[in-house]
Amino acid sequence: MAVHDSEQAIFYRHVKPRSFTKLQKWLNIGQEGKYKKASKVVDDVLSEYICQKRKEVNKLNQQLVSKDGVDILTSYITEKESTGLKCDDKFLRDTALNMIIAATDTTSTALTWFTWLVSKHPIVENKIIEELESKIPIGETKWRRLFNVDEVKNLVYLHGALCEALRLYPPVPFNHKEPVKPDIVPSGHLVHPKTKILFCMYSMGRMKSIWGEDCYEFKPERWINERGEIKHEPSYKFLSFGAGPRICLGKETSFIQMKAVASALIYNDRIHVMEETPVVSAVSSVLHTENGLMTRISKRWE
Ligand code: HEM
Repeated sequence: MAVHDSEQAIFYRHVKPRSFTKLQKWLNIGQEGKYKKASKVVDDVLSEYICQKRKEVNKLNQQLVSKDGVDILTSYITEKESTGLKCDDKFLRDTALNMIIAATDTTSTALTWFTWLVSKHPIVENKIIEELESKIPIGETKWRRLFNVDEVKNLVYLHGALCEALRLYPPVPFNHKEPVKPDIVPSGHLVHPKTKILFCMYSMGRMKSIWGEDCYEFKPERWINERGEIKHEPSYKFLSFGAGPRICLGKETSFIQMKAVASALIYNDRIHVMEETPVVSAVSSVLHTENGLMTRISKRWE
């Protein structure tokens, strides 16, 4: 909740004049007041967690390294000599928060919209199940199971369905950049350093000039070429992960994670979205659903 509150306040920083947010901050009111309170909650929770982690590392020392590796916080604490980083509590707290927002929140948001879209498109749901069944031995079909990295990494149709969800509902709905020196953007506008250029991935994903007349439709086929392979779109067109030198570092990782979760969910269970709770996007710098996603889940096979 506190993370969501701060993400909402960050949204308003992009649309309100800087003098307005500065005044709110000074008076500790409105969105900036909410942000301060939320940041304190997040900092306190993470500080407590880091303190416990340090104790755990000191106690267990080398035994922490299991065959599956270690979590990122443990590796920063134990590898500080080799990385040369000053891994003090503030660094660890900021790194953990970065991971929560950049990795966890974005991936879970993408999966929420994906689940909702698939539940509204039973034909897509069936095609995903067909693709999954084609990848597993006959004797293993029609039973509950999980899918490993090797099984999910080459799923073309599921990849297309996830890309469609990310195009229509990009978890980071807008971004901004500033030129380091005067430049002319493709529209012909001259931009100076400190000019904030806002661009909206949410709108770009719904522009006919970019995606064609059917841009509002959820069509995984859009991402599959004539040879039945994944059709790669330039990252400046499909901007959901950003583009250029600061492109998302976790793009490939997130696809593997989303495919593993989506395969398990869709293959094993039937998801029925409860119509009573409207599915609408939150006003926030991360495109959450305002009311979560209320579903009824039943087993597909025993
Ligand atoms: C569906 C999931 C994800 C989406 C939609 C997403 C989207 C983005 C976007 C839009 C940016 C900003 C790029 C820019 O400013 O041009 C970004 C940056 C970043 N992402 Fe992701 N991300 C996702 C998952 C992940 C995961 C799983 C990780 C880590 C394992 C991650 C780590 C990062 C990092 C470290 C940056 C900062 C890169 C930099 O500034 O150099 N992201 N991501």
